[in-house]
Amino acid sequence: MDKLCIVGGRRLEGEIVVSGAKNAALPILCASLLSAEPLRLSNVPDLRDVGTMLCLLEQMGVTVTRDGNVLVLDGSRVDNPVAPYELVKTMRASILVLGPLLARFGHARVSLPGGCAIGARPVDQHIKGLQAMGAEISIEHGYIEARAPRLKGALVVTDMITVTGTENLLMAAALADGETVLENAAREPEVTDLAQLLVAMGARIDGIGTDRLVVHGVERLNGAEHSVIPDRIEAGTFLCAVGAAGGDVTLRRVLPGHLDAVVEKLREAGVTVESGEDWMRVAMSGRLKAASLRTSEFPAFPTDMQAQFMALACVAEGASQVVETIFENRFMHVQELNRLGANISVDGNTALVTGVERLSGATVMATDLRASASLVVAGLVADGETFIDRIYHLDRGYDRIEDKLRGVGANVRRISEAGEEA
Ligand SMILES: CC(=O)N[C@H]1[C@@H](OP(=O)(O)OP(=O)(O)OC[C@H]2O[C@@H](n3ccc(=O)[nH]c3=O)[C@H](O)[C@@H]2O)O[C@H](CO)[C@@H](O)[C@@H]1O
Ligand SMILES: C=C(OP(=O)(O)O)C(=O)O
Repeated sequence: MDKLCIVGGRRLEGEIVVSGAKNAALPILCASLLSAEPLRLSNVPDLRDVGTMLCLLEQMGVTVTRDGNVLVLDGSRVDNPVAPYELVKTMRASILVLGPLLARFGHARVSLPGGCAIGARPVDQHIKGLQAMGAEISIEHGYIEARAPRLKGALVVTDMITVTGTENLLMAAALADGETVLENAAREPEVTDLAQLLVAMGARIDGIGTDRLVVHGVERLNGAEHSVIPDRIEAGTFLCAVGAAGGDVTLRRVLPGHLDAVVEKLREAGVTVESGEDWMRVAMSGRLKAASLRTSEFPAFPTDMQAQFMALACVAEGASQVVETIFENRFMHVQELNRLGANISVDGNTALVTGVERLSGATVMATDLRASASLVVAGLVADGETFIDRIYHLDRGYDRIEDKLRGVGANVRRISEAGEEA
């Protein structure tokens, strides 16, 4: 297993180009199952999760051609509508094949994803929505077995706001017979990006970007071209890294409007952030100030940025309160940050971060994707060497993070299992 070694204490200066968004690319790749014509997708990030999703789609019969960040996916020969446990267990987003398979082929067999480090994460709302659209669904031997000769439009009101739930139902509804109304829909930019691709494929969707999506089902969808939106969470991670380590960095190919809540908290903490149409400049010198936050659905502060912001709060002056409202177990990074000298206590879904003057490097373990990113942020600040173990979590969602950080002056190297350094 690879690890990262970071020698902290360097200011970060220069430019970083932000990659395409993991959480937009994954549902968009699944949309290739909806059509017999090819999708040409650009700005697809080079990530482990993207590799896993392509593997899953290929074993179903999708043909994939890759040229750098441009992918062509051809779903004309799909003949195996099955998502096996071996792939689903490594990436929960595999559940996103359920809606498209059912809508186009009338049946699907998808392994139940099971829980993960950050919470139980059931998929009951995905199932409930498809049942409302007429699907017969049973759970057999750990697999969701779904059948529907043709899905029918329906009113679906989810019990809570669910991002992949909205995406699954949106894809299913695009090919259903009649009108589907998705109430309480997620408004995350990644949902909007998927909706825009579907429209380019010929889907008829009203209310894009709102919590009420109205989908007028069509008989078939065509091929399309689409560029994946920039990754707001990758960008936000770099904003926190510069805020914590100090420096002056410009992010390129970013959509600043997707990061308003994060920027507001960074400014509260004393970080300077400026932006233009597709760039952001982040600058910090001196001591950070405490800033409290509460995670919530878009456009509020994203749960996927909670851990990275907490790492920054560790070295701020004063106490910050961090409330996690989306996942029940998303504080796995706290223990590891405390190993680096942070002072964080947790009570239920609330963490109290009492800022310290300095962190000190140690060996820590990545437990999930954004927890790993928070350890990278902390490692950039800590005195001496920080070794981060199990960075396969980081590789799920960050495209060459060590190269990007080295490009702005960080001392970061990857140590492969064989002991080689890169
Ligand atoms: C691939 C992807 O896009 N992942 C993102 C997606 O995950 P994901 O789509 O899995 O997260 P959801 O929005 O579905 O989860 C929100 C909450 O609803 C609960 N829930 C969800 C569905 C359901 O059927 N039943 C249920 O109880 C979950 O356990 C969680 O507590 O949105 C999350 C919340 O912004 C992000 O942290 C993830 O990075
Ligand atoms: C939790 C995340 O991803 P996933 O839903 O794929 O586990 C994330 O991107 O932070």
